Amino acid sequence: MSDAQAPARLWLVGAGNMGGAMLRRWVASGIASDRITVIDPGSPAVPEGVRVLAEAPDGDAPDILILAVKPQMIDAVAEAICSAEAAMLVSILAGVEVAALRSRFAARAIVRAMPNLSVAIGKGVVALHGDSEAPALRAAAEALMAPLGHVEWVEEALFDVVTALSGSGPGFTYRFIDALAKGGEALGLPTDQALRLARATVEGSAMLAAQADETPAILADRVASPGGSTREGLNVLDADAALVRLLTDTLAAATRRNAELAAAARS
Ligand SMILES: NC(=O)c1ccc[n+]([C@@H]2O[C@H](COP(=O)([O-])OP(=O)(O)OC[C@H]3O[C@@H](n4cnc5c(N)ncnc54)[C@H](O)[C@@H]3O)[C@@H](O)[C@H]2O)c1
Ligand code: PRO
Repeated sequence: MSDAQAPARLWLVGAGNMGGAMLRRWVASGIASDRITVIDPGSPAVPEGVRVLAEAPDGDAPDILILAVKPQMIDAVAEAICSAEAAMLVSILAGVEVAALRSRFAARAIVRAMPNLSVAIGKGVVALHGDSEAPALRAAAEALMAPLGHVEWVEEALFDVVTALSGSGPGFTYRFIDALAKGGEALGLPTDQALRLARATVEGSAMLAAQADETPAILADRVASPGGSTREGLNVLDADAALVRLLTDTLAAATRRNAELAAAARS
């Protein structure tokens, strides 16, 4: 985002793992750090020039208010922050629905966003859902998220599963990289070499999958030379749809937890 398009004043409430990753990317992409205030009692490390406060200043409100605390903190934050004048509130709280935010915050528009950790390098995914169809507000939300990576609007009924797939997805992908390395190690590779090869293999495979016209299923077949060794390995992953079932169960467990967080925030 060019500095001219940037919001006049942006408050980030919570700059932990995800809020901090978004913050660093925003500053790296050109938002002037002196427009950003972080409100976080944990004294997080922030880019130079970003103001950090332990509490929101009394009677003040920003143009864009971003909530990046744990979902369980929503009531404490709602009590502490005056959102009445904010043009837009953006919440990244897993599970917490727009209606639950609307019942606690008075910002003019509310947008739910689900980023993932790859926003740190501008290669994240950000799902959005808002309570306003106003083109200017939607454009402002998209412009804010664009430096973070791929942005898509999603209907709210699908937000919990999107959170499981793309929000938690980096966690599942890191487990896969780790498991690939551990498999190589179990079969005799030195630990550091196995990890190095697994990381580089997943990096190249992901980049090719992102650029290719073919689906990942076709690309997998391209790796499997007829009568060769990859097919033997794929047969293990494909037997009784083992990998698909494992990942469906994985996403279902995460989706259920998001639904529990949603229910807790409704009450
Ligand atoms: N970590 C991820 O990959 C990820 C991805 C998408 C969405 N999220 C969402 O982001 C939110 C934060 O997750 P996280 O992993 O960054 O957690 P985290 O624990 O790393 O960060 C939370 C931050 O909130 C601060 N905080 C605590 N109480 C506060 C208060 N009253 N006011 C202001 N700040 C306060 C903490 O000091 C900490 O820096 C969650 O709602 C989560 O669902 C996380
Ligand atoms: N991290 C958050 C959690 O684990 C939401 C998606 C990624 O709850």
